[in-house]
Amino acid sequence: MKFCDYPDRELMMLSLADRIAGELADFLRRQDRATLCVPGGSTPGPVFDTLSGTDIDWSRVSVLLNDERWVPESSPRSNTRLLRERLLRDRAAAAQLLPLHLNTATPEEALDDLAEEIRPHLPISVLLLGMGADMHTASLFPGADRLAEALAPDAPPVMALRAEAAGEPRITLTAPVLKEAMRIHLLITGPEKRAALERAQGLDVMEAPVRAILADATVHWAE
Ligand SMILES: O=C(O)[C@H](O)[C@@H](O)[C@H](O)[C@H](O)COP(=O)(O)O
Repeated sequence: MKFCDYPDRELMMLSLADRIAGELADFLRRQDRATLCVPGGSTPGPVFDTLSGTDIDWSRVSVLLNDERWVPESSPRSNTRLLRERLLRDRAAAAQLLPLHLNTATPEEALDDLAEEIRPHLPISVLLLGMGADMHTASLFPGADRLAEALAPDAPPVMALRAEAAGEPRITLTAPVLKEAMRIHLLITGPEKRAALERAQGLDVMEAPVRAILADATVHWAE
């Protein structure tokens, strides 16, 4: 794990957007397409705002979410909605969105179709993750009903998980897909999450699922 401590959030969001754009540009110099995978939630919006205006060949970038809450896109809880509003605009409007949601009653009904669309875009080139104070990342929540399966090396690329802390049912990329990403960034803010990250390092991955990606991640933190 590499830890980057920034003097303030604004500087962190700008530097991180710049770094992600640089990494994507590097991949695009060496290969036809690149895959960028990002979290929803309340933290990454400012990174998206900057990233969406960066001058890279977005038409060769596939964008997908780490996880999605099983709500319609009209819901303020929809991560897809956040992506459309904050990332897939300006220059980044040319990127291809790989959906992580379909209009089915349950995520289970959509898994096969979504996995089929995602598979050709793996491995992820640049992965940005968030973390909850309970040490979940993506929708790998401690105590989730199928957490052990989602952490297993032979897990399918996407799974449906349910956890009390998650609210709605979730669909999430699983640990092997996250771990095989070529670049991994974890974005966290505030003292509570910093303490959680420190705690996570002494815990089992079932108690602290963020550990699944921690060894290979660069952590970006600001107060
Ligand atoms: O849909 C989600 O909830 C996310 O993808 C999730 O994994 C998120 O990154 C963390 O929960 C942190 O969320 P905050 O940034 O809102 O604290």
